[in-house]
Amino acid sequence: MSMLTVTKLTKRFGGLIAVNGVDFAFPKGTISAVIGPNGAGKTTFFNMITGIYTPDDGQIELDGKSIVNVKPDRITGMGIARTFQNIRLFATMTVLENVMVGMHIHLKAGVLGSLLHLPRIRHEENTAMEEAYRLLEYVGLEKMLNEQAGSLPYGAQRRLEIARALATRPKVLLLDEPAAGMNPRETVELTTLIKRIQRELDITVILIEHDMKLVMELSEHILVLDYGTKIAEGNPDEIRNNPRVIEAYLGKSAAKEVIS
Ligand SMILES: Nc1ncnc2c1ncn2[C@@H]1O[C@H](COP(=O)(O)OP(=O)(O)OP(=O)(O)O)[C@@H](O)[C@H]1O
Repeated sequence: MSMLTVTKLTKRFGGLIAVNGVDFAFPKGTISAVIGPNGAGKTTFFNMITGIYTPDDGQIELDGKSIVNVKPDRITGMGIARTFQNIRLFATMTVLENVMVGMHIHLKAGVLGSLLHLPRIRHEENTAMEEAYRLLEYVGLEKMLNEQAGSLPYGAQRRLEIARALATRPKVLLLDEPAAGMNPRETVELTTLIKRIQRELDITVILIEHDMKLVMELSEHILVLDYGTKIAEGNPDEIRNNPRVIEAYLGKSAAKEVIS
């Protein structure tokens, strides 16, 4: 069963076709990767799924419902969360506050209710704080809950971004280059965390990643883009040995050497 399906998905910027008629189904409860050389259209693909860009053509369905022309915050509410290539935390807020921000989408209390300190709202805030704490424990940051987000080591900031995304209670988690800038130890910890999120929380994970070792270790399904077009799809073994993929990454002459 597919959790997220794109059909003939297309995005143009002037004369440039950044994503060109891409079809793909991301199966429920699995980890998939979207890979391809720089400028292949991966981030544009994520930006259409999260409603930041409206597709020029094609369809996107979350669990059978179209999400084209739906606003980004509504898409978050429907169950798609993401992290960004360049970490986007509230650097001067605490670790706990950053996760609470992710949670607000499910809170009923508006700003006025919070200011008036109504008992029902205080109860809701306490529950949210407990849930935020549990999420921080889940990603291993509970000891840092009162630190400023911007002061955390890089790997911890990435995990905090994941905790904030999980706070929106997603069905689908999109991770844009989660291992970028991480040292080998942090990458191993990240790999374990992503596997746990898929298995224990039953979340469909889709990642964009340049670290091929990580992609091959984590992903069951891989979509390969080149100049906006799908050039291959399959499991890690199929992708690793696919001549078009090798050529896209290494160029024609190098690909011939690798294959022969
Ligand atoms: N807002 C925009 N306006 C114009 N062109 C854009 C815009 N966003 C992306 N592009 C272009 O679309 C193409 C695909 O870009 P995109 O960022 O989606 O690629 P990518 O695969 O994510 O690349 P990278 O791996 O380097 O992050 C590129 O040629 C890029 O310059």
